[in-house]
Amino acid sequence: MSTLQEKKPATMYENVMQQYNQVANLVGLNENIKKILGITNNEIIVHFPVKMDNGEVKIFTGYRVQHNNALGPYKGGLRYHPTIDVDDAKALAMWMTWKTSLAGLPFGGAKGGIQLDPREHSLAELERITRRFTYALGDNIGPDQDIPAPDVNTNPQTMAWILDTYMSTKSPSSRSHNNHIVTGKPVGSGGLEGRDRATGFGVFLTIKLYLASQGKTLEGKTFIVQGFGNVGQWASQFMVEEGAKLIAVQDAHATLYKEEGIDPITLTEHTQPRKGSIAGFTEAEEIAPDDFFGLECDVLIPAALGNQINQDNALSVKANLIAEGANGPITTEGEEVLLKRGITIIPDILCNSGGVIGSYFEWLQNRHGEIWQLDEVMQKIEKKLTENFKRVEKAVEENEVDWRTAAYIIAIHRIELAYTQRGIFP
Ligand SMILES: NC(=O)C1=CN([C@@H]2O[C@H](COP(=O)(O)OP(=O)(O)OC[C@H]3O[C@@H](n4cnc5c(N)ncnc54)[C@H](O)[C@@H]3O)[C@@H](O)[C@H]2O)C=CC1
Ligand SMILES: O=C(O)CCC(=O)C(=O)O
Repeated sequence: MSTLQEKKPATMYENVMQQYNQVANLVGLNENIKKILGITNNEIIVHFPVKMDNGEVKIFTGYRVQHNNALGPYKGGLRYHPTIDVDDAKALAMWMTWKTSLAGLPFGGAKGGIQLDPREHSLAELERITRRFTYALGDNIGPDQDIPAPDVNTNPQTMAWILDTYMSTKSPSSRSHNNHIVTGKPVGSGGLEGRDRATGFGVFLTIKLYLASQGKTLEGKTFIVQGFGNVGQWASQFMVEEGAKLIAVQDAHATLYKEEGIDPITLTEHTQPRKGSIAGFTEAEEIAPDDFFGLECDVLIPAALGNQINQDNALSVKANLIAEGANGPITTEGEEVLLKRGITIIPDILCNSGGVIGSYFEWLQNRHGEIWQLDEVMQKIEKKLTENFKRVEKAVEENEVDWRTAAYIIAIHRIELAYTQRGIFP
């Protein structure tokens, strides 16, 4: 019998801590601040009962991890997935802190979710589960405390249920002022025109800006997308509108390939009656899932889950540019391989920050009792994201580092400044 232990792949939490510690050491971050940012402020775990359609009562486990709020209320999405646990929520909350800081928003970082497979539940069950979860979270969330938003397997409908449940616990006089308790709501319930496409737009825009910095355009470039939900669909649409060609798509159910290009709008329409699945799309060929990352293309957009590209499959990647639509799609070992091979990575905390920037505008719109138009919103997102992109680009050149390190330097510095200005940890 062998005594050798197989090396377990690093978790998302280990990855984010490694990224953080590396940059904290590089910039000589004040030791006290380093300790504070290295922990999560609150880890809320709730267990709650919900009656299923058949009368059976099931117990669910939900999480909300609040990493840091030095710059403002905690902010971040809610994920419904069978594998979400407190460690994943910690990692995702930490990424939110860096993302909101880098974006220059008055928010901290949080993330959460419920351990479940939404495909196993009816809409009515999902509604009851969401309402019970909101009730269990109580005043741990709030418009000036912690503001949830959509993430994997949650959507504007989920946010509307949270809004309604939260408001029903408040006195009638304060209800109308509380709809900024969540962002990513349906437009009819105070949601922002354009929040639906904000993340995908940001992914597309950062790719476009990066190529422009190299004297290139998207015209004729080929790209592949892993994950064809909110982020993958919108990013694909914007890319194709600008002249790029979508040659492969992978989701949790199938991997599709078409050399002549897949129309993202037709594929999106195909997914709608199929609970989001791309399976069964006859206008493209179905290929083996393991062949996906090695496909010949110019740009790779991972827009599904974390830890998808690792030291093994990183060797097969053909794209010169990876734009992280997902949070944490590349392990630290995978990244080392990719950087050594000269592949550029636009990091999640910059690449997918269009979503939280849109959420910030929704929160502002609600606070001010305003209603903004789509073109106005898209212009504001584009302006903010372009400024952020340029700051990271400058930090790459000045520090002679990769894009993730540059983004972390800016994000950590802004929080460090807030702590030192307050004089608590000089
Ligand atoms: N929705 C948003 O505004 C934002 C989302 N993100 C990140 O983007 C990623 C995608 O989020 P959404 O598009 O909102 O989720 P979604 O639930 O709308 O779509 C997720 C997609 O990933 C696919 N997927 C799941 N497991 C997979 C697997 N093992 N292999 C291949 N594909 C798989 C699903 O089939 C689906 O197509 C996540 O990492 C999320 O944290 C980041 C910033 C904002
Ligand atoms: O819009 C938000 O508040 C957060 C979206 C999110 O979860 C993310 O950026 O990862």
